[in-house]
Amino acid sequence: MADATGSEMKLGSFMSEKSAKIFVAGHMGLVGSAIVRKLEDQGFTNLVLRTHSELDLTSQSDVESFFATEKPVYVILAAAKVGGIHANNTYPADFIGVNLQIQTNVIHSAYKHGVKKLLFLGSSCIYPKFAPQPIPESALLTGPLEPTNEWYAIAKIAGIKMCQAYRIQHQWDAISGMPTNLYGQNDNFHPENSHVLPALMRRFHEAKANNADEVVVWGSGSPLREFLHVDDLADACVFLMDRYSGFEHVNVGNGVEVTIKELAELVKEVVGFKGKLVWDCTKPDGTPRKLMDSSKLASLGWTPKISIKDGLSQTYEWYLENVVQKKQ
Ligand SMILES: NC(=O)C1=CN([C@@H]2O[C@H](COP(=O)(O)OP(=O)(O)OC[C@H]3O[C@@H](n4cnc5c(N)ncnc54)[C@H](OP(=O)(O)O)[C@@H]3O)[C@@H](O)[C@H]2O)C=CC1
Ligand SMILES: C[C@H]1O[C@H](OP(=O)(O)OP(=O)(O)OC[C@H]2O[C@@H](n3cnc4c(=O)[nH]c(N)nc43)[C@H](O)[C@@H]2O)[C@@H](O)[C@@H](O)C1=O
Repeated sequence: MADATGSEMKLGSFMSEKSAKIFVAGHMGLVGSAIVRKLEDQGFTNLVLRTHSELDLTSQSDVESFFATEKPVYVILAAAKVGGIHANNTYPADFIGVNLQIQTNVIHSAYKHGVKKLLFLGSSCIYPKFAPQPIPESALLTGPLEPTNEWYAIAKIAGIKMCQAYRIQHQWDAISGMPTNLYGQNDNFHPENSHVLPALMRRFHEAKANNADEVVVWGSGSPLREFLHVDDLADACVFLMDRYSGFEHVNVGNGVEVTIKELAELVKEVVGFKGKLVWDCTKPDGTPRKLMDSSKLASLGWTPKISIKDGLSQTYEWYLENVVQKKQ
């Protein structure tokens, strides 16, 4: 069946090609590692993986030789310069520059070397700061972006558009998924540069360990965010590789939103910190609300499985075993 852009949709073939060579870019990160776990669970046997030091995806010539030599059949692009509100606001040149380089190199070389299908990952920050809630895919490019992450958002929007342009001009099967805020094992727990959930998990854990009375949380606590466990996201990525071949990007969320204050209380409970929260209103709130409308993905037949409570407990266990114990 041909879609509106003339490209051929061959749905259902990905899951039947368990020995096809799949390049998961960014496999050491939160998302890439979850995708590798999911693919291995599903019986895929031919993953091609490179660490950042083995292959710098900002190098056009290195990416080109990698594709020429390895000739992967499928590509999932989960490598990017990623960070929370502070990192995005502090390193705008890196967030726009590195991301444009990585995605341009990978998308172009993948097309050139005959990759059958590529999944590009963006983020919910591509939407206007005051988009209608829940945010439908059609809200893209309908208003100004949130200033704290507009550089990253512009790069991600360019990635979506690049996939669409290659689909139109070359009938090439490049699709885009837009995940909401993610968390889980292998997250970045840096005190300043990470996202809110791992930042708070670490801060509450350290406060508990040091018998501190209070923990500082950034902003007013009123912004609303939707948190999806990365194993649900990985499941959705495999689902999209198999079941989706359209022009438009697809939102990936679970429809559950919490305020940052509610999130802080949940993390505090999971960690077992007994002190109080202090709000640092000199730090930015960012977008006031960012709930994805994921009805398009739901209509294709995908549903999330992991609740925030279970996901938080699992992530804290992982943090204790893999970050805290390894430091001791
Ligand atoms: N985390 C989240 O909440 C969300 C993430 N996403 C998207 O998911 C994708 C993955 O994000 P996430 O897993 O969280 O990020 P991580 O930072 O955890 O992982 C990114 C991976 O990419 C690698 N990488 C970065 N630069 C390069 C490079 N130049 N060459 C090779 N590898 C590189 C990193 O390696 P190294 O660490 O060694 O640099 C790391 O392994 C991104 O596209 C992001 O936009 C979307 C929505 C929310
Ligand atoms: C996934 C998404 O992630 C980023 O956008 P964000 O949703 O604003 O992400 P965040 O997790 O950093 O913050 C969420 C909220 O939480 C508050 N907050 C409290 N205390 C801490 C704290 O300690 N650290 C952080 N980072 N935030 C904190 C913070 O002030 C804000 O109100 C992007 O830049 C964007 O690139 C992107 O795609």
